[in-house]
Amino acid sequence: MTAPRVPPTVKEYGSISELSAGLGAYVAEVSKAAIAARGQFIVAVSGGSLPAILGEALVGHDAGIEWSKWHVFLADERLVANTHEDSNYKQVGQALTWRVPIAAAQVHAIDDTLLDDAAGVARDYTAQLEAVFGAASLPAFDLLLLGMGPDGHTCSLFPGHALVDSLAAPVAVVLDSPKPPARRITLTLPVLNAAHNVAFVSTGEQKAQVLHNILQNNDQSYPAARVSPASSVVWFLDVPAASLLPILAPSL
Ligand SMILES: O=C(O)[C@H](O)[C@@H](O)[C@H](O)[C@H](O)COP(=O)(O)O
Repeated sequence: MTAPRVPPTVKEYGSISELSAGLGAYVAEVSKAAIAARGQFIVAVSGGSLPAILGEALVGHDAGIEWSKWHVFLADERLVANTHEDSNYKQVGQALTWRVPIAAAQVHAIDDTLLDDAAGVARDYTAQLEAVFGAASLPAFDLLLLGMGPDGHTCSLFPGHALVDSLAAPVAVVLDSPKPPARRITLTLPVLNAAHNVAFVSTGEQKAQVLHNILQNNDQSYPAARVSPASSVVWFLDVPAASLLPILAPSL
């Protein structure tokens, strides 16, 4: 059992639009610092409700963001065509990347000509990571923007699944996701824990109990609780999601 190295920071907002504003300011600051330090900003984004919140956070409120220096990966992806409604690439595209001036080549989709070969998709995605990060060590993302399911899963790492403890590769195949669609690829825990910054965005009452178990009790049976990089993890919550946590000062 590994305890988080730095206690998480929890930010609670009175509405989704206030949360979006707070998230937008955070992403702008982290991207600026990464570009100043390393010349580019490499971010991975989950699916679910996050892309829409991120789009609200950044589209039209992006003064000063150097989009040309961004690389966007998917933290996990469903094995469907990139034009399919279930595709995280499409959801992130519709909400954000097709609406801001990021070069298409810097938004990293899966190779959807390989959908029958899940291992091939994972190999190709690993090669795309290596092309940006280099092959020598584990990818260290400047920022991971992650969601969390009501069962405590994050990316496509589900509670009780053997993959959560897999140390083998940066990208893994999931063929039995309990959340449909069943076939996916996902970044693995070693990559999540190598990131410079991690932010979770979690909203709605159905997340309240698991957030209590993770943030109050540090219950490591939830994959989201196992994300404990050297830097602090920041949780962006709305009031219903935070309803079982001690009362916090409202965030700006
Ligand atoms: O592709 C996916 O299914 C996701 O990446 C998944 O891990 C998601 O982030 C969580 O299930 C939270 O989703 P919600 O924010 O919609 O609850």
